[in-house]
Amino acid sequence: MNGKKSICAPSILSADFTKIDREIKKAETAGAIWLHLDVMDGQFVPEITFGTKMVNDIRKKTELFLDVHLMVNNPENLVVPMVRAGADAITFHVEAVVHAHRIVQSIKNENVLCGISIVPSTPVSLITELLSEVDLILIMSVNPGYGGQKLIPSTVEKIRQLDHFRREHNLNYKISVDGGVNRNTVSLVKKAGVDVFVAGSAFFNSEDPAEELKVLETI
Ligand SMILES: O=C(CO)[C@@H](O)[C@H](O)COP(=O)(O)O
Repeated sequence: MNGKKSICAPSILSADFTKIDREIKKAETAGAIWLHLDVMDGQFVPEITFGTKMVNDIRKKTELFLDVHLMVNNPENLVVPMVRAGADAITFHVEAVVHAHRIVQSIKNENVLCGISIVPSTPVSLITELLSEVDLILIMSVNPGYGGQKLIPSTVEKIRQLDHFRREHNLNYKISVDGGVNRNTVSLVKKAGVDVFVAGSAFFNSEDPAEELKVLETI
């Protein structure tokens, strides 16, 4: 381990959308600080989840830090609407855009945390130019679109690379990982240097989510 504490961001994708109040409370009661919200458009990824209305409804129910992950094409169209809806961080996929730097600027202009994400087949070298500009890098450790998948081991090396790069260049971005994080894999990503790990099924499918969060953060 790096000696620093990594935090768990429960992913609402694995929650029961028909009982959203109860699900948000589960995260709050467990002591989570962040809540991860997956916005899917049925184009960048096969599934569709929700948009600004849901983010705003969640915002009205909680003070948790809302970590909005845009798995959409044309994410630039959602930056301002998501900030108005209550997002605290907006992360987009570099694979979904041509002018990534322009979107980074537009997110930063809104005074929320700016994140970029890469899917398992995208190397860290593709985002080197952006690393000094952003607050958060989200490493997808599964192919995005569904909860409950197995972590792809080769993605862990990207966390190590990003951790090494930030030390070498004295940068402060957070590293987050998303997909297949559970009791069996969490120590792997922590050792590699993550600050935040997203947990969907491990948290929401647990009989005792509070205990699960505690275990995942302590392991
Ligand atoms: O973005 C995604 C999936 O595309 C995630 O946020 C999932 O919600 C993670 O779920 P688990 O792999 O933890 O079940």
